[in-house]
Amino acid sequence: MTSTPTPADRFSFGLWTVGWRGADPFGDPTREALDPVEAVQRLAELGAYGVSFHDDDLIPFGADEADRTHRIARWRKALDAAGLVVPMATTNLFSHPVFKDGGLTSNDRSVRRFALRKVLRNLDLAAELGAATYVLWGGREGSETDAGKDVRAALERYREAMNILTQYVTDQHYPIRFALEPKPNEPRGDILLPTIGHALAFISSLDRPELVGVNPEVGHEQMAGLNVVHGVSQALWQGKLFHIDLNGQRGPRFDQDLIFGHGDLLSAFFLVDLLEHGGYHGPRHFDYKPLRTEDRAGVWASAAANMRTYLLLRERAAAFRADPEVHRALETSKVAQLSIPTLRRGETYRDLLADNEFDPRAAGEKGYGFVELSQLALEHALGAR
Ligand SMILES: C[C@H](O)C[C@](C)(O)CO
Ligand SMILES: [Mg+2]
Ligand SMILES: [Mn+2]
Repeated sequence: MTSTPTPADRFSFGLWTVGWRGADPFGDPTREALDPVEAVQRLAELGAYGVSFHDDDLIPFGADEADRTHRIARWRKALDAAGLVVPMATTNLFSHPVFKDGGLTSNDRSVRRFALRKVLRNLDLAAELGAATYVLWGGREGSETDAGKDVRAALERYREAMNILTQYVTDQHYPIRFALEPKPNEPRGDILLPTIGHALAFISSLDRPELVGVNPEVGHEQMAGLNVVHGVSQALWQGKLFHIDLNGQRGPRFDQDLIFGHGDLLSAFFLVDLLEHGGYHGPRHFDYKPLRTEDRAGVWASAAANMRTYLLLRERAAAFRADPEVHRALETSKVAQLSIPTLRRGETYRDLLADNEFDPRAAGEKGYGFVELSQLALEHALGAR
């Protein structure tokens, strides 16, 4: 019987997920606005452990100081009463028209300065609420025509911004690290830092790269036609998986932000297996949209579905790892052998060059048994074993 979610599972949700009103490019909202206090109460009841937010999810853009203070105090009270934490915060640099050519990489310098001020301001609130991770999703950082954006200059401005932000948290002694969230396109025709690989390369150019990692989103890598398990594996291998956005996507198309597992289920199974055994100890954060077709009851059902699917897959991945038949199939496929260095202890490339034992024809005839291993994984994912 699948356990119900508890705070120990570290499930967290963006306020903007359960709060999504259902407006899309072709239709009006189908739901009323959700009070951030109600979101906290309901998510806690469902077993979540945390909530993340954009500044504008909590404080309407342009709100005066008194209103801002009131809304923050009210939300903090609800968080404390519900026992929820705030593991992550971020900035909305994409909704207001001022950001229509981006925030940190807008061609307009005054917009870039405004965007940086907006991030710096919300970093103070993030620190006040105890967020350990600050995400930057550059949804508007990009272009629709190559004529209008000097990408080298844009990356230099992005770099300048990240260096200012990491300088700020260092000077303020905030225990905050940054996580860049890649996405290939939408809303911009092409978004800068479109995949995990681009983001990892960019991070290496920064003054304080140790303070910057990635926040991969399942569907964003899949929109680029990439294997999200491979991307998250590289982020882990480079010590840069600071946070993760879990959701579903059905191949390269608009960003569906489906419930986790409701897109490529087999990929979700292997991703849970990786997260549970690959050394990631951060929040299991859902960044998804409750289908526009749903009413408020459907919204809460969707939040519960994310967590239940994760728990089901976690159980099935554990069963896969415990299955003696899987152990044999992994042995046949030499999966563990990949973790053995190619050179033997004490060898150098000279020994390698002197080694003429290898028979490529015989080696070429051997099968790896991946079919049987993959079928075992599928049967565990289906709960058929
Ligand atoms: C953190 C980020 O801004 C969240 C979005 C908007 O859903 C993009 O995935
Ligand atoms: Mg996201
Ligand atoms: Mn998304």
